[in-house]
This record gives sequence, C-alpha cells and structure tokens, in this order.
Amino acid sequence: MTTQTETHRFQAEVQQVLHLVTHSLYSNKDVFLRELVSNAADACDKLRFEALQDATLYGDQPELAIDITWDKDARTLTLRDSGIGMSRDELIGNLGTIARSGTRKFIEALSAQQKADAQLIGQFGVGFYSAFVVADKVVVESRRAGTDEAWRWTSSGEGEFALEPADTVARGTTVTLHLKDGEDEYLDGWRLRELVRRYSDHIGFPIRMPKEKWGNDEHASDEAKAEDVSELEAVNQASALWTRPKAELSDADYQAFYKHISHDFNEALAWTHNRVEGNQNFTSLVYLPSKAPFDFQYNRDERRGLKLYVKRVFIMDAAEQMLPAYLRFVHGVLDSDDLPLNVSRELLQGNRQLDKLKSALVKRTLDLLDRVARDEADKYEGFWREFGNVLKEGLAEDHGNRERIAKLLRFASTRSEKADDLTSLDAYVERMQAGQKAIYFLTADGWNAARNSPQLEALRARGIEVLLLHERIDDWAIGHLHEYASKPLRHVGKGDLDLGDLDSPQDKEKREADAKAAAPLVEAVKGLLGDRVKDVRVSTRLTDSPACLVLEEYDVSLHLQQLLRAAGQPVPVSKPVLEINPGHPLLKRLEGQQDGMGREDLALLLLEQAQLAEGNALDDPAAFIQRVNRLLVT
Ligand SMILES: Nc1ncnc2c1ncn2[C@@H]1O[C@H](COP(=O)(O)OP(=O)(O)OP(=O)(O)O)[C@@H](O)[C@H]1O
Repeated sequence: MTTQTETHRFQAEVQQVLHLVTHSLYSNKDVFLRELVSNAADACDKLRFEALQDATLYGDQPELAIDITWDKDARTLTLRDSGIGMSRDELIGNLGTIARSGTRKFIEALSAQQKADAQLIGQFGVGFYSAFVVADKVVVESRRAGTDEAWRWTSSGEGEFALEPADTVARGTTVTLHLKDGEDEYLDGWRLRELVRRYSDHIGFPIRMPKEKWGNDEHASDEAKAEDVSELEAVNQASALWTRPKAELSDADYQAFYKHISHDFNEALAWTHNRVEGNQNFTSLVYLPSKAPFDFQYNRDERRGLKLYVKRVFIMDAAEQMLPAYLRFVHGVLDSDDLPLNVSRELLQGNRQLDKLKSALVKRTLDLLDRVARDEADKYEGFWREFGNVLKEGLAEDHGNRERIAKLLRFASTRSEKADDLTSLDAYVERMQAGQKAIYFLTADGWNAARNSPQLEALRARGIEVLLLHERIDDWAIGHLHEYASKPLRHVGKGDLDLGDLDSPQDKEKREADAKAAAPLVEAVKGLLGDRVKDVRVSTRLTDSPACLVLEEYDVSLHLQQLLRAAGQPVPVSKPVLEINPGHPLLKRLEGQQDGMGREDLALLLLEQAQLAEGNALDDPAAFIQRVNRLLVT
C-alpha cells in the first residue's frame, strides 16, 4: 500500500505552548502521566455517552479501559484507551491547534516573564502537550468509534507533525512516548504504578498495567521483575470518586480528582461532597478554585465547570444549564439518579427536576462559601480577590439568595488606610454608631478617588464608617441591594444626606439657621450656573471642601454614567445638584465679590472642581485652566 505522509505545521500558539511547557514544566514533569490518563478517561466518557444513542459504536469491544505498557529496549511508554478515538480532522484540530479564547494574550504575557512558572502554565491546562516534557517523539494512533479508518500522528514537538493512515484495528487512541535520554524512571513498573495511584486512582475506568510477577518484593532481581506484558491487571479503584463514601477519601484524593475535572494545576481551595436521597436522588461534589484561570474574564458565556452525570454515565459539561453565571468559577460534578439517560441540552432547558437540582447546587455552593468565610477568613480573602467581582453579579442575578450573597461581600472602608483591608457587611453593622440608621457607601473610580471624596466629609467628621466601592461592577451590583440586616444602604453621594439621630437637636437648629442665612448666596450661585446644574443647595455633607456634586436618590451615579458612555451605551441625562459649603473661604469670597467676571469664574470653578473630585472629565478643560489662571494672577 502506498502511504502518503502529510506534514502539517502547528498553529503558532501551539508552538509557543510547546516551547513554554518543555522549558518550564521540568520540575513538575510527572504531570504528563496525569494529563494523558485524564484525556484517555475523558475519551471513554465520551464514547459511553455517544453510545447511549448508538450502541453499535462499541463494535465488538464493549470494554472501556486504559492500558499502560512500556518497552525498556525501545524506551517507549504507551497509553492506550478504548474511548471515542479521533478522526483525521480531529487529530489535526485537537492536537495541532488551541481553540481557547485569550490564548495568544496569555502566552505573550507568560513569554514576557523571565521564568514562566509552572503554576501559571497550569492555569492554561497544557494537557496533551505535556508529553513533550519527557518525550522527544510522540506517536498517536487513533480510530474513531464507528469508523474503519485509523490515522497516525507523529511529532517531535518542533513546529510540525506528520499524518498518515495507520493499520490499527482497535477502537480508541494509543499514545506512544519515545522517552528522552535520562527519563528511564518512566520505564519502571513500580514508579509508574505509584504515579497512577497518586494521580489517577479516582478515574472511573480501569487503568491496567502488566501484572507484577514478583509480588511485593521490592528487592527481587531485574529478571524476576520482568513484567508479563500479555497479562494486565487494574491498578486503580476504577470507581468514580464521588460515588465513594467520604470517610474513605483523603484530601489528596479530592485534590487529585479536582485536577482531573478542572485541568487546574493549583490545589482546590475547598470542596463539599453530598449525597441527597428522597424525592430526588443525586450526588454533588462542588469545588472552589484558589486561582482564576487565565481566560476567566472572557468566559462568561462559555462555562465549563460542571460535569453532569446520570447514574454514573457522563452526559455533558452542563455549567450553563446547572449553574448561574455568578457561580461560574465553580468546578464539580452532579450525578443524578433521576434524570433520563438520553437527556439533551434542549431537554434540560425546561426541566422541572433540573430547577431543583440547580437550586440545590447553588445552596451547596453558598454554604461552602459561608463556611470558608466564617472559618478560614484568610483563605476567603484570597478567594474574594480572585472571584469577588463575579460573585457580586449574584446580587442582580439571584434575587432569592441576595441576602446570602450580600453576607459574602467584602469591601474597603474608611475605617482603614489600606485598600486591601476589607470588611464584611456584618462587621460593618456591628460597628455602626448609636443613632446610625443606614449603611453608608460611596462608589468611585478607584480607591483613592473614593476615600478622598468630599462627599465623605460630614460622615468622617462624625466618625461614621463609609464603605468604599471602587470596582467597575460595584455601582451596578450594589444598586440591586437595597438593604442588609434590615438596614437601608445609602449612597453618600445621592439624595439628601439624612444624618438621622447622629446630630443633636442643637446641631440641627444651627444647620437650619446657617442654611437660611446662606439663601441669597445659594440663589446667586444658581443664577451664575444656570442650567448646568439641576439645583444648588447648602450641603450637610461638607466640612472642608467648598462644594460637591450629588445626585437625586434614583439617578444613575456619575461614575456609572461615565462607564456607560465609554461603552457606547445611551446614558440617561441626570444633571447633578451642586452642594455648597457656605462657611468655606471660597464661598465667602464669592459672596463678597462684586458682580462681574470674577464672580462667574468662581462659581464655575466650584462646579468644575466638584466634577474633578468625582473623577469626571471636564467638558471644556481649556476654559477651566484659563479661569484658574485668571484667579492666580489676581
Ligand atoms: N486519548 C484521547 N482520545 C480522544 N481524544 C483525545 C485524546 N487525547 C486528547 N484528545 C483530544 O484532544 C483535545 C486536546 O487535548 P488536551 O489535553 O491538549 O486539552 P484538553 O484536554 O481539551 O484540555 P486542557 O487544555 O484543559 O487539558 C482534547 O480536548 C480531546 O478532544
């Protein structure tokens, strides 16, 4: 038979990944075995799923297993699985390209570092390509279930791979590693068994290796140790981890399984494993990651974290159906005894049983977050830094759990001089002053802008703590939380700042008298600013600054207006109210100034300063500078 060998170049990203992997993963090279076993197990899962529709896919090979063998003379290590296999096009697509979005950016960032570290590469999930850490040539032979054609893919991991027809008859995939010099440890049955047990014990398919002929005698001679390759035995438990009793499982077991389902090199932060029996029977195992994967922010709509099983059969990655978007960091497994095995994405959509499973999963996840937040505050802060902004989306997305989500929020506040010193709403409420009726917060574009905002002055002067919300999402998210622990949430830059019982009756009287006295000044400023502002009034917020901008209670905040505008969204026009501090020397000066340009300059400057303090851009910066300069030279 004439065989035509085609040569293909790897996609540029693959070449870069290969380079990074082979140069940076060396200290962690054992992982190649975990990655290849993981792929083989996924392939078995896929076949079992497709065969639900078409049992002929099994052919005369009903067994699903992963075999690991080696040849000391040829210095090869071989993994074969009887899973779904790959067609020619799948070999090219799966082992020649990387489809994940954001890949290029990530690789560029990694390559720019002096020493790309394994943890970072791990976030990427190197998978198959890790074979090249220990092998200088990799041969993949595969026959896709349901077809007769087999193909051989060969590469030394340097820019190209070759493809040619193969005579393999067995269904599935065989990966043969030609080990590099010095990698002989992977030709040693003891070592390989140890690795498989450590990394892959939880795999739900038998992983078989040549039978040990020497029993447990570690000191047996080499000849005695010679394995009988014709006879294989399973070396793992071959029962899916979540089906095993919790008491039997160690942390290391859970972590190994986490890495298998998440393709994350980092350890999981925490997990919860539950079996529910009653109306519905199911098992859930939910993990929180400790680090966000590199492409996390891109993936709002492309969620992969949750695997749906029905009676131990893998059905699909069903994060989109099973988890709300604000929990898209979760990894886990849900195994239902009640859903039909032929359940499809379409069926899942309107399924009532599914709604119950969904809310059970959300509840488990929130319980888990609660527990970590309560018992392991440091760990929780780490989690919050990675995923807090995602969790905040839940305030808008999941009204039913709003209070529970609110309990998990963490914010900077005026009580600390550090941006990363965060507080919970519970802790805030505990510190509230006698007479304080509301939870006060401020949104701004950055922590510095928030903590130096003039709008805080009156509260600060009274020793009232204000939460400083300075992430982009905060304005929108917090808008969905109207109260917490029966206390209203109040934006300090919106509406009348009602200080409630925080001021004594004498203070109040004095303020009212001051406001009355300042009425002519207020009218004057109003006249000078015209329709640039909605209103001018005497401030209860200010102690040190001359003026600040405030919005009415239900206006879109200035900060959010700016974000919306930047995103090209239509913005409802809400003119701000200018609040003035009549006791401030600038206002005294304005009051004393005769009519004329100086007066108008001063009024406009008050407005422009207030806009700048909000972090807003000015409409006419050049005119502002001219005004300042006129003032400086007089
Ligand atoms: N033994 C196998 N049988 C069938 N398909 C396989 C096998 N090994 C790899 N593949 C295919 O190749 C693809 C790429 O594998 P690779 O390990 O690089 O990444 P992955 O498993 O998809 O994800 P990750 O990058 O997170 O590890 C897989 O998604 C799968 O479709």
